[in-house]
Amino acid sequence: MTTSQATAKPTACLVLADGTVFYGKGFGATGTTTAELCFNTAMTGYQEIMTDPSYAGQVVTFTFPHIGNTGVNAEDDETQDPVAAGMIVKWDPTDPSNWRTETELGPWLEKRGRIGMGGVDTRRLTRAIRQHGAPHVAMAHDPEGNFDIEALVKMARDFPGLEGMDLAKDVTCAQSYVWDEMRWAWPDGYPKRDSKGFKVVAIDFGAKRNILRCLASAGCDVTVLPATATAEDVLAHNPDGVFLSNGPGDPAATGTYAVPMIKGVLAADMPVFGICLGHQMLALALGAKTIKMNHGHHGANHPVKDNDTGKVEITSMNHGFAVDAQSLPSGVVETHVSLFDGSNCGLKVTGKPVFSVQYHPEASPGPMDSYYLFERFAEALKERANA
Ligand SMILES: NC(=O)CC[C@H](N)C(=O)O
Repeated sequence: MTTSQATAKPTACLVLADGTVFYGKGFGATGTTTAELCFNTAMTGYQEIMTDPSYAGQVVTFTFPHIGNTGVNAEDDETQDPVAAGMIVKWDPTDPSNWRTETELGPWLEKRGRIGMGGVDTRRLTRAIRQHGAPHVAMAHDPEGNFDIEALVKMARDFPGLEGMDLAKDVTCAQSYVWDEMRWAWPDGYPKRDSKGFKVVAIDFGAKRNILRCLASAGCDVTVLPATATAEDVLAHNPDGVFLSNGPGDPAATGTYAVPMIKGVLAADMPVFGICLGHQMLALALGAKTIKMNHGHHGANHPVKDNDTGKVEITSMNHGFAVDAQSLPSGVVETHVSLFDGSNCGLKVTGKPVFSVQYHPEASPGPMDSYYLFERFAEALKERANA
């Protein structure tokens, strides 16, 4: 940041519901927004984070200071539009320098109607989030620097919070569609697709594209259905298995319509695989409970232990709710735990090909540590098809 920027009149501000105000330099769209505030510790992937539908209703503070340095391109969006409500970074986004760059972060964000704010002491902000829990906030960007702080405090206090909020219905697809694009392969061609395709219905609660690519690469012929699909809708496709996607908001709220659907699918006895919100809702359908976490897990270096093998995977995470492991009923086993705080990161139904994880195996920080989960699902589909 240059001295002139440091002394210039602030053009953006962030107001926490407790009245704390942070000033900075606005970029992206102008206007105001309200949300829950979280922090993400990933060093890369800001474009994927901003376009991950699971971030609906949240402003993201990036703890890594060099955000914007690889620009933005047309291939890395996890969905069509940015879904996170806004972003906060330490400095102004730096000039991009990467062979894949097509656009700079600021103009990209502006075009998509999302507010950014730079020049913020993100360490102080992150400490506040850790200490007091994810706050409700209002954020404003005005090139003239005129802010009505009292009104913004009121907006932050009026934000109802993510607890009880069903946001999946806002970000899901309007209509069903077929997905056949595969994930980017390593130079040796891995992962390889088995030539036989298995019919998988993927429920889109806010699905990231790379999850669908991983399913396709693992051998699934994927049909995506909207979040509100019923068990009858799903079974009408005569699938070999069902995938439950990630997504935003409170699993208990989305569960009001998704849980009956999942129960119907479980009754039909077929492989089921869930990721993140899909994991949480599978847990609810099996009779477990979910809880709101203090500040959640958002980052790309979260160690997770596989209880079966003792192996540790480096995972990508983005969740503010968690499955309460104590509430898992008999016949449902905790398969993975977070080595940061011991929270639940996976489950399986004993004796059935029904399993799920809280983290994001498609995001590949390991980089392929967790890809076996897609292969495990494909293997279960194969076994069922050959039975
Ligand atoms: N990435 C996700 O699917 C997030 C799930 C849920 N909305 C949570 O915050 O816990």
